[in-house]
Amino acid sequence: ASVIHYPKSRRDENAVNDYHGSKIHDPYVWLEDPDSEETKRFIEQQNAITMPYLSACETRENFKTRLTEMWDYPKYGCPIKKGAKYFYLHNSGLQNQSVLYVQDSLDSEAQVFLDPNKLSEDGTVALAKRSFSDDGEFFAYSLSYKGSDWVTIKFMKVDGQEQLPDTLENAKFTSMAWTHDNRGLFYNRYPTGDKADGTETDLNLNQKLYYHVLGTSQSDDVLCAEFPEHPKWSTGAGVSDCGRYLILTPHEGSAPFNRLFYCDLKYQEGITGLLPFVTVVDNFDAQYEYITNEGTLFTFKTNFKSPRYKLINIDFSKPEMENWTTLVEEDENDVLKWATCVKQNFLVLCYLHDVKSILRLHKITGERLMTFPLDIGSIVEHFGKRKDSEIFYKFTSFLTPEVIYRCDLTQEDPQPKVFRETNVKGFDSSQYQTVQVFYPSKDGTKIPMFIVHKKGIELDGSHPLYLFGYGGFNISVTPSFNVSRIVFMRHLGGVIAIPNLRGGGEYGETWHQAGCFGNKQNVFDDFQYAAIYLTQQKYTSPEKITIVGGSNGGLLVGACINQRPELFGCAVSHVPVMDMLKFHKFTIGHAWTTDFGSPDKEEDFKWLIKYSPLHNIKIPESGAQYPALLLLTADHDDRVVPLHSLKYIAQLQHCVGSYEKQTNPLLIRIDTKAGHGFGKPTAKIIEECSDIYGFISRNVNLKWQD
Ligand SMILES: O=C(NCC(=O)N1CCC[C@H]1C(=O)O)OCc1ccccc1
Repeated sequence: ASVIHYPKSRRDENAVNDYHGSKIHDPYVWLEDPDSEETKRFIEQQNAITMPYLSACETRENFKTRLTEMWDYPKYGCPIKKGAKYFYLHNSGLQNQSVLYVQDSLDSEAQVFLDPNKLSEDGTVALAKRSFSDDGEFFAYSLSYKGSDWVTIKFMKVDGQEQLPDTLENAKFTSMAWTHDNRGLFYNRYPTGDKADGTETDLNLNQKLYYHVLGTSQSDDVLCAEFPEHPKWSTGAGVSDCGRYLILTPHEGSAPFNRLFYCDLKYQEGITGLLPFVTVVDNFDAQYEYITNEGTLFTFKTNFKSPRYKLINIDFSKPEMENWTTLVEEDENDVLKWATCVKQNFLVLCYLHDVKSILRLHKITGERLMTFPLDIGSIVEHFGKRKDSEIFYKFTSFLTPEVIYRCDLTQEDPQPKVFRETNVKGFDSSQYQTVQVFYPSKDGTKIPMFIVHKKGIELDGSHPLYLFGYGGFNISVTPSFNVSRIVFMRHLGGVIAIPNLRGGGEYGETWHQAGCFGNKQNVFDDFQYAAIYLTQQKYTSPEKITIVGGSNGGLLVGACINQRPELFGCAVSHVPVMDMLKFHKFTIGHAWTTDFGSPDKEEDFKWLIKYSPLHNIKIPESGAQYPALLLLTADHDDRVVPLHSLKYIAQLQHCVGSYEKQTNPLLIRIDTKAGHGFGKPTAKIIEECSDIYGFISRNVNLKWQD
């Protein structure tokens, strides 16, 4: 491979921080300023070597052509019923953003209701959240620009599709909850500095709950809740199905734990100031998620003394814990993922059983009525409310694009029916197979893993393998259809492997905690032992393995190539967290201490410094080298700010770039008008995928197979 001359960048040898007595150098601290000329020049120099390298990858154009063809299939969201109309998202195939359609009935002509593609030339304005007033008369929606977490909230009158002048700025991680009198909507806002466009790194603290009265200006919005003594708390709120109660559920971080307060809006003559809240739960010991209520009898999904979750009833007229009752017990194996009340007296519950979805129908009084027939795969979307008599849900899997089912609950014995099924032209799923294995990690824990590949391959260690992991934040990595991985299997002879690492939510809160704080190394071990297992089972061999992860999964990739570079041939790390001593100083990073711990605490610092990717870069032993690395970030990523990637690649190129055995490239791709991933336009996704798989092909020596 051609040796790359990496740009030389200034190292500030005086930048040293003291952590509980340890002096830690931070030579690229100047890269933490996104607006400095020096940082801008660094980014230009890096892109100047990366982009030509990526364009020179010979399979890139083949991949892009085929990916574009295969991507061009219609995608649909579940219909949602609002008032007397149905709404659904649809993408004809290659549109940059999905379009919101409206129709009077499920089989009548649909019209465009809101087309985000009209809001920008390059598709970088995305529709984030949607919230209809309870009777469907009004519609509120939030827009995200260039991939930032900041959103602007806009309003429409549904009849006549009339844009209203109301515009709410500086909203982020926001609820959008209408009062049932259609007077206005609750939402969340942060105080901001002089720049809040997603390129700033300022901390997001002191989120407040406001009420916007339709027809007024944002400056008149009413401050309804704030916690000045708890700047890290988020102040999300919802309005009960009956419209009478405001449920406030503050979180202090990203863990499934929240406090529970409510306000009885009936006794509020209008909303004119801070609301009086009744405290139901005043600790972060568990999660309480509103499901529905009948008068003062409220149903919540909780992990209170139930790490795989259960449904409980709390009567707000006597909210003390001793009066709580269990409506649906915790299952001894399966994790309750969501629940919804439909047609007044049914509950639909969705479980995860060994990483596969199970859907059940219960009476509102708790007893189970039936289990819906379902293939092996995931329920990824659903819609059905207390006032509706039907539920829609979307199924997907590694080899099934998407099937939307409708179940009419007015029937005697309700049977779900296929409402919409999508096929991908040129893809014959019968040529492929999915297996689930349980492999031993370093400590012997059995880890589930999905392996997808063409039928009939020989296990001779020859296959290029794409190993994807996340491992944190209670996120479950469930089967999903991914066109770029299909192209990798079909035209590059690839095998896809998806281990369900500890730290995820696959087996509930115990599985999550097993990958948190001082247990974080379990996640890296699980991932490394997946590679060892796949090599031992002769699916592949180390130089043919590409490890891939994003964000917390990007941290996983960074830590694993530092710890065991000899296990992999290639690594792709998307928008990674790499500086574990400073992650909590930027934007919403403070919310991640619930998984990572805090560098400000001595005990936490001790484990963070041991795996922090930025702080554990070294020349590999015994003649090994780092895998070929492609880091990806973007200028409007305000979830995981780009400085993590910039500092890591600078340090890696400095420490290893001129090591004579390091012939694999160590590159970073910094995109513009893009962010953490949400809302990325199709055109950008296809460009990025083509770059990535071109990079993989070049570094794992793959040839395009027509
Ligand atoms: O940060 C996250 N979620 C976690 C997240 O996005 N993480 C966690 C680590 C890096 C990055 C990722 O993996 O995508 O969501 C925002 C938020 C707002 C208010 C309260 C809590 C959380």
